[in-house]
Amino acid sequence: MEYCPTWLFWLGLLLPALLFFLLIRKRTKLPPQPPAWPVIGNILDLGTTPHQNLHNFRAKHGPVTWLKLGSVNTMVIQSAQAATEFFKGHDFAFADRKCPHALTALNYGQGSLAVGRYGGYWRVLRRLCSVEFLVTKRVNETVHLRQKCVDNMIVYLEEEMAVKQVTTEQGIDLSHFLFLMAFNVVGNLVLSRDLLDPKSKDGPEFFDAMNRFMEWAGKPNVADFLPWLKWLDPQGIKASMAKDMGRAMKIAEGFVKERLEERKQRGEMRTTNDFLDAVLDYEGNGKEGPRKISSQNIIIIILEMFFAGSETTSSTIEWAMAELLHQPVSMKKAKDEINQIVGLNRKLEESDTEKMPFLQAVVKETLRLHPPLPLLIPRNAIKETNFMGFDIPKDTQVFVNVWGIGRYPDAWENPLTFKLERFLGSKIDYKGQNFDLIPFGSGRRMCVGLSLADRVLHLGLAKLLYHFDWELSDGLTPETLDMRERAGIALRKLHPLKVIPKKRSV
Ligand code: HEM
Repeated sequence: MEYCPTWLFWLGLLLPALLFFLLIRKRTKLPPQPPAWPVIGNILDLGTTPHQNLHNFRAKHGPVTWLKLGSVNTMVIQSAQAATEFFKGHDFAFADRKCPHALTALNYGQGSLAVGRYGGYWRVLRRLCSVEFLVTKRVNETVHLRQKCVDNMIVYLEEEMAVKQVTTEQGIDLSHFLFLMAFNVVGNLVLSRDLLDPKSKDGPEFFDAMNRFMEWAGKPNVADFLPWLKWLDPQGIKASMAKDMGRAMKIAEGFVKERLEERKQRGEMRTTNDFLDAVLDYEGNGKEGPRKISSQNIIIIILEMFFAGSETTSSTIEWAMAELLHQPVSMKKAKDEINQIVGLNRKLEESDTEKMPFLQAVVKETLRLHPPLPLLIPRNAIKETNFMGFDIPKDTQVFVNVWGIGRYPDAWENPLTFKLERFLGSKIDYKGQNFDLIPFGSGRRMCVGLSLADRVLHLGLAKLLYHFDWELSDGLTPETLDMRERAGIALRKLHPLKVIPKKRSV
């Protein structure tokens, strides 16, 4: 018998196996991808304003782009047509979220609605929040609370002008007052508390802790791209988050305990009609989700309402004011409309804003150009899915670039111009069905606070325009006003808007 070398024996055995494997292997077709570096992949392509850089890829790579962010598979949806396909045809397949590493601190992600996994617990929370924040009857019942918080903002602005004798050079930082108002709206709806009332004991401490919590949540974290670095927490973001989130949780725990005590004294009766009472009252049927929501998760969902509802709303009004100051003709049209509807001798009510098409157009045009969450909250693929002819693996994260979609010239004439007329007499809105304008997302995981945000945006803006005439400070003119952006937890102006509110001339 002839001698057969060992390597030849193994080759003879492995070659057919390799050929068989190659034959049966399904060819995966991924969307077009820009060139990527080893290990870090396309991370550098994101830059400091990822939505802008990704938008620039569209011309070269088409409406669906593939990125490797470190080791994380990422698909970017960049057109209204692809978004329609995504939300109408594949909403369930992409209904999951990937929890950012910072938000895994103190198990936040497990109790969260916004970054929590899709499933029974999420459905329970979603139903609870929808009843509180989306159902029109409930939103109507809380109109007096929104009016109170917005009226307070007007008073704080007047006081600031009077006390500090604000000069033309200084101006005041409008975003600060808007944030206080939005924070207070959530405080009143969720906890029946005016956290900003000077008499509030825990208010300032809670406000500070939540502010820091949001700052950490908005920081880019290398551990989100290279998950094998999570244990190291290389930038210390999770540790810092745990510290500030822990402070906020402790205070929120005190609010919950206080409420439980009140309920006990009154024989377990509901003491208010707010979100906290609704969550405490919840009893599941045992078929889906928990029978009761745990105390830890009650605290997390309370924090989440502040987290999700404050900066989004306040940054939108700040952008609206910046656009109107940038374009005095639109400012005049919006003010004239308000004066005509309200007149000079009565209070502006929330319901007045329903009769103000110009004001409504300001809100829509602002959300088109400056959606606070320009890539939405990333979705995650529950299972392997064929999407528009591409084979998208399970666990792929998805960005929907609503900022880019809102600026696409095929859908929007002169897309970079702030033009109210484009919405006058048009039925297009942001409720999740017109895929050229989806700042609140769409489908199962669409913003649960949309109705609330819608009311606060219109009322807040209308009152600012009704009560004051506005000027820019620091020698700025409409032409020189800087409209550049800064990414964070929400998309903000790079330089906060500094303004001088003057009690309006009658
Ligand atoms: C201008 C204001 C706001 C904007 C533009 C906005 C936008 C968004 C977006 C884009 C999403 C993700 C949607 C998706 O994945 O399809 C979202 C989710 C969410 N929003 Fe808002 N939001 C705003 C205000 C609010 C307010 C006032 C609240 C509540 C107080 C809120 C609570 C939430 C929650 C809890 C989620 C997570 C929903 C889920 O994952 O099921 N938002 N929001």
